[in-house]
Parts: sequence; C-alpha cells; structure tokens
Amino acid sequence: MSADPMSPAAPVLDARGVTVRFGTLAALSDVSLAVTPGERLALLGHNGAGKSTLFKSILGFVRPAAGRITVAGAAPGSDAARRAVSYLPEQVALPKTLTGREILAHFARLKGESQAIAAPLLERVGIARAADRRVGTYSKGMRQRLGLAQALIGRPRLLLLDEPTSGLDPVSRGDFYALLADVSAQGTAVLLSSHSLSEVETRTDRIAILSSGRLVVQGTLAELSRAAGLPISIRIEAGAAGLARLLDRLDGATPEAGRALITCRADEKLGLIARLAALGDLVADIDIAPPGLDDVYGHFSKLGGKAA
Ligand SMILES: Nc1ncnc2c1ncn2[C@@H]1O[C@H](COP(=O)(O)OP(=O)(O)OP(=O)(O)O)[C@@H](O)[C@H]1O
Repeated sequence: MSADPMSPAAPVLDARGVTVRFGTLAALSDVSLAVTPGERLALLGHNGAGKSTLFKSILGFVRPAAGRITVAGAAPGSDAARRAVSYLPEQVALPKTLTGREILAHFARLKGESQAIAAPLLERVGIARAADRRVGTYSKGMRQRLGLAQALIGRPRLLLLDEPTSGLDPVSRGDFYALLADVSAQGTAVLLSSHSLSEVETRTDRIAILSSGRLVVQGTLAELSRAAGLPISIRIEAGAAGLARLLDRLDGATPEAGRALITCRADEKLGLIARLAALGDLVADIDIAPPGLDDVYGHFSKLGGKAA
C-alpha cells in the first residue's frame, strides 16, 4: 500500500523507474529517487547526464516512457502538483524595468497570494534595501535571491533548483545555502542540481549521482564513501628523530612533502591510530583526511560510464 501523501514522512517527490526517451536516446533510464519534507537532495552529473530532463519530468513538461512520478501524491503537471512545486531555472529571466517588489507582487497575484508578501520575502532573501530598485540594476547574486524569493511564494512543498549558484561568488553561495537551510528547516523538500561538488558536500542531506541517464548511486556522503570503499589518508609529521626514522618504523608509509603518508580502509583507521600512538616521540602530529565528494564522485561517475 502506498504512503499517505499528506503524512509528514511521505516523500513529497517520489520517482520510480523513470525512463525518458528522445527518439532512440534514453535521457533517463529506470531512475528512482525520493525527497521527503525538509530534505535537501543534490543531483550531480556531467553535462548531458539527464538532470534537466528529470526536472522537466517532475514539472510535467516531459512524459516518461516508463515509470511513475508523483509530486505531493499527484501527477506532474496536475493542478495539485503545480501548487506543490516551485522551480528556479539556472538563468532567471526577470523583467529588467520592474522593481523587485513589483515582480514579487506580480507573481504573488498569479499564485493567488496577497501582494503584501513581497516585503517579508525580500527581507528574507536579504534584498529588502533594493526592493524599489529596477531589477536591471541588480547584480547576478541579487537576481538569484529575487528568483528564490519568487520560487518561495506560496510556500512550496517541493523546490526544484537548477544550478542555483552558478556564477555566484563564494560569499553569495554561502548566503544562498544558509537560506536554503532555513527553507528546508521549515519543511520544504529541495532537489537541486549542481556541478560544484565541494559546494553541496556539506550543505545538502543526500547526494544522487546521475551518469548517462542512470542513477549510479544515492545516499549521504558517508554512505557513498563507504560504498566506494575509497581509502582514508593519514599524514604524519615526524618528531625530533626525523622522517627517515619514522618511515623506517611505519610499514606501508611513503614520504610526501616532508611528511609520511599512509592510506587505509575505514575499518583499519582505529588500529592504525593505535599503532601511531605506540610510536611515541617519533610522531609529532597526525592529520586524517577521509575521501571527499570529489573522490567519491570521480569513482561513481567512472562506474556509471562503464555501466552505460
Ligand atoms: N528535447 C530534447 N530532444 C532530444 N534530446 C534531448 C532533449 N533534451 C535533452 N536531450 C538529450 O538528453 C540528454 C540529457 O540532457 P539533459 O539536458 O537532461 O542533461 P543535463 O544533465 O541537464 O546536462 P547539463 O548539465 O549540461 O545541463 C542529453 O544527451 C541531451 O542532448
């Protein structure tokens, strides 16, 4: 029996076995993923992996050849699904001659909301001081904030963000994700596509990797790291006795930029740390680096390429 779509734990977005074809090309093949209320899922994949096609299917612009998608329990494109979902495209096209306040008031009207929501929304996205300036004078970051404010009108249950931070500077990116954390904390489910792996690493709850239309893997970074079985790197600074003596006593270690480098599996880490502690003064300091998302992404996109 399927879950009650109005229950808080039920996924807001539920895609099962979705296949989309353009002629002979399978842009998506048997893709299944779900996003629950308050969850942020990052969709990663090379150019042409199928990210936009998945968004278009969720919005009801493209009809899958196989599989099923529901948005808040409703079919994509239906009135109920449209009310539940908001989409922020990569390039936000906003009329340049209108002010931020006028644009939000216009979209509020279209969505049947009070125009008075413009002021608090502009405040929320941090551009209240530019509310009465023409959008043509906004920076890219300000336009993106206004785009997000527009997407937040009507308190969507699902927010689809296509490359929301492309072209933003690091500070604006940080601000954008802080805002997103706030939005998801209030229960909105977020699906965002990105090419910037390091950026989503700590700012989303789960990661899904698409490669050539297939969903290669999904999970938390820790789950993905474990599944990839990539090694942990430990870099060791030698004590007063020197690096040569340390390397002598440490099987499997190699010199790297004045330190000893040793790699191990996650389940070997504690044993290795105990071995290092037993070396006493030979060790001055250690630095433990788990695999990052870049390593994990590289690993799984290679796998996807082979599977495709
Ligand atoms: N309307 C269409 N007609 C034919 N092929 C299409 C159409 N839309 C997308 N495709 C193809 O489907 C595949 C997936 O494209 P999609 O735009 O979903 O990728 P993407 O992951 O969003 O890429 P990017 O990161 O470059 O935006 C590509 O091979 C693309 O050429």
